[in-house]
Amino acid sequence: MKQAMIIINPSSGKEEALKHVQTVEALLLDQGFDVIIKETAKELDATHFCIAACDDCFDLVVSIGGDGTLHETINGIIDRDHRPKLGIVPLGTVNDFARALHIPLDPEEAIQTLASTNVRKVDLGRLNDQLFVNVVAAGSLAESLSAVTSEDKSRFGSFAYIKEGLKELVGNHSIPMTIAYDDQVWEGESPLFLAALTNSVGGFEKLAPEASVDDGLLHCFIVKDLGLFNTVTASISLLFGSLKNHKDVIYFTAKKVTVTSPEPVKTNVDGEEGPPLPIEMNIMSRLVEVIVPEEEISSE
Ligand SMILES: Nc1ncnc2c1ncn2[C@@H]1O[C@H](COP(=O)(O)OP(=O)(O)OP(=O)(O)O)[C@@H](O)[C@H]1O
Repeated sequence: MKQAMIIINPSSGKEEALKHVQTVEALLLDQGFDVIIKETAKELDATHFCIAACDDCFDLVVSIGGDGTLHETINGIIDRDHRPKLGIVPLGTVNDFARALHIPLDPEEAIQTLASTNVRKVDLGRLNDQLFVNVVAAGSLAESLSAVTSEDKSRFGSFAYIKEGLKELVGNHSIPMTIAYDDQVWEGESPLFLAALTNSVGGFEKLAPEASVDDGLLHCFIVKDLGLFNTVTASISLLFGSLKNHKDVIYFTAKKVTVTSPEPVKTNVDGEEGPPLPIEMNIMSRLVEVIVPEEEISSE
């Protein structure tokens, strides 16, 4: 019999996650799966549950929660020979990975998507010894993004990041960084380096419009030292999707990127605080199969 594991974070999505679990279970039973439900109680539980699902050769893992739960779930497949297919029911405030895959942001609609026969092989990123699904940020701005509170995310959605980001950019705390990618090196001062896997970053779906989930590339942005005026124009670029064309932004794509700094610099990985620099990132091309809506593949 086909085996499915539902990993659910009861604290995500304004604590409404549990009310969806029975609908998901019923749908999977209908699809002929044997289903087990695993509730997370703390950080990294989702990773440990997913490791067990890999080791026991499960066919499907469904993550019910926000981007944090998805990130932790995905990290269970690292270095595993058997990788279950992934289903996503997005319950967070941002849900970048779901946006990029056109998975409905309405949980009930997303649940119906789990019956879809379409599966897409999707790139993941590797950062040092962990995987990421969406974005890595480094620099003072990345540190301020990690400080965005759950209350602000609930109240302002994606704009909570802009609010914190603007505060930091106005302070203009650039940090010396060396960024080596493929066969090139950039050295300079920057408040923000971003490496994105998908077109949606912090809920802004136009930030990296050319990024697709399976193009085998890290889409990278280096924001150069900004004054106040340029801070405002760069923010407008972010909102309207032309960040890479801004004169103070360097854009490149790469398969491998390393970022170092003589200063202690923290990173932000998929919206949560990540390891300090130095970091090394690689693209893991088409590493995981994700269930996507029927129309997602036919529209390509
Ligand atoms: N039972 C739990 N209670 C509190 N925190 C938990 C529990 N289970 C897991 N967590 C932690 O909650 C973190 C945040 O979860 P997640 O991002 O899925 O939800 P969210 O905060 O609603 O989403 P978003 O950040 O998009 O608003 C996870 O990274 C995980 O470590």
